[in-house]
Amino acid sequence: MSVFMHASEPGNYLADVFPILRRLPDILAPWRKEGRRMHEEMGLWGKLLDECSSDIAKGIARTGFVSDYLRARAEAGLGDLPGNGATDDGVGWMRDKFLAYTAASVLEAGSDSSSTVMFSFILFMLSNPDALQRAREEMDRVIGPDRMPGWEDEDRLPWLVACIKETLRIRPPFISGLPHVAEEDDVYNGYFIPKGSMVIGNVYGIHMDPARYLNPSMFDPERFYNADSGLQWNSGPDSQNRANYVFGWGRRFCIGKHLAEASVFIVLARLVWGVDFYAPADSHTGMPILPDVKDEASWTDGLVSAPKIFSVGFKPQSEKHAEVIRRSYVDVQAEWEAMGQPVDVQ
Ligand code: HEM
Repeated sequence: MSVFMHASEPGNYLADVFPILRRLPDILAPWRKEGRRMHEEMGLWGKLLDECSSDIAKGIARTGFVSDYLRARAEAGLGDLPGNGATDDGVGWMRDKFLAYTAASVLEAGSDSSSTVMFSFILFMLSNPDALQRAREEMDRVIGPDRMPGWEDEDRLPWLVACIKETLRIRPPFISGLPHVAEEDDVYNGYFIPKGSMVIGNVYGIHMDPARYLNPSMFDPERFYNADSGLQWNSGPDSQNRANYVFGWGRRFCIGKHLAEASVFIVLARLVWGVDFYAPADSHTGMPILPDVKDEASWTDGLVSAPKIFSVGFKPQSEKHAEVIRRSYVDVQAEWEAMGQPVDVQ
């Protein structure tokens, strides 16, 4: 994953900017070596596919995209289908490698991106204790200690939602957007873009536009706080009117956007509800030890930019909260079991 993230960061190689360099032999083209290593790393996905196949062969019940697909393919008489690409029988069954990469692309596109938002949220909230305090008060008032928040509570937690939106705005996970290629000559704002050019939308630049966001470098959830209106995450395909641009725009807009927003919301709502997270205090000054969010050195390089590792303490909000968390952990084991996953408790 780390090689993939490095290899796919726009502008990492001179050959991104000067296409003529792509003709250099292997020895002078380190990016090609890294590209190959990336595919070796992707071998992991082939292994996971093999595990699914062998579980099916042993009669172990598994559900999920890959297992369901393999079963359907076998029913069509194509149990064994090595190689890449798709069949040309009019159906277009994915061969093994294509299937493994398709499943992997969903997992890879959705995992680091979503977890980065969670890490960034914790860092920004700890760096802005008033915003965190307000989110906790809202949570206590709206939900209380006897149950966890659910998706249906979203409209009633406008401050939390505003804090998440502000985290997405101030530190988009794909900070420079994803590279695209112009399929034909184009002109934009008087600039000629020849066919084949790499085009990168500067997400961070858009989010730092003072005409769109007042005092853009300030973490200010207030800009998204509107307790009275129906809460829209506002990141849909209307490219002119959105809270943020973290999911891209146009034809290649993130297909996981709804899942991403829902999972980021539920994880962070439950975190704020049940967990008192805090920065450790400096033994001399008593001040919290936190990386400076405005210092680029506090963030990782790569396609996805996350906070570098920082220390955080976690404890339950109360014994009552802890009990609800324990119960829910036990309940979820049944779902894991149904998915064919190992369980921790009986
Ligand atoms: C906070 C989390 C996420 C962020 C910030 C994010 C962001 C993005 C961005 C910027 C793009 C490229 C858009 C473009 O090319 O203009 C993208 C594409 C994509 N995303 Fe996400 N994403 C997230 C979560 C997810 C999840 C959870 C999934 C799947 C379960 C997912 C699946 C994909 C896929 C498959 C593409 C490629 C779409 C295409 O090229 O047509 N993403 N995402």
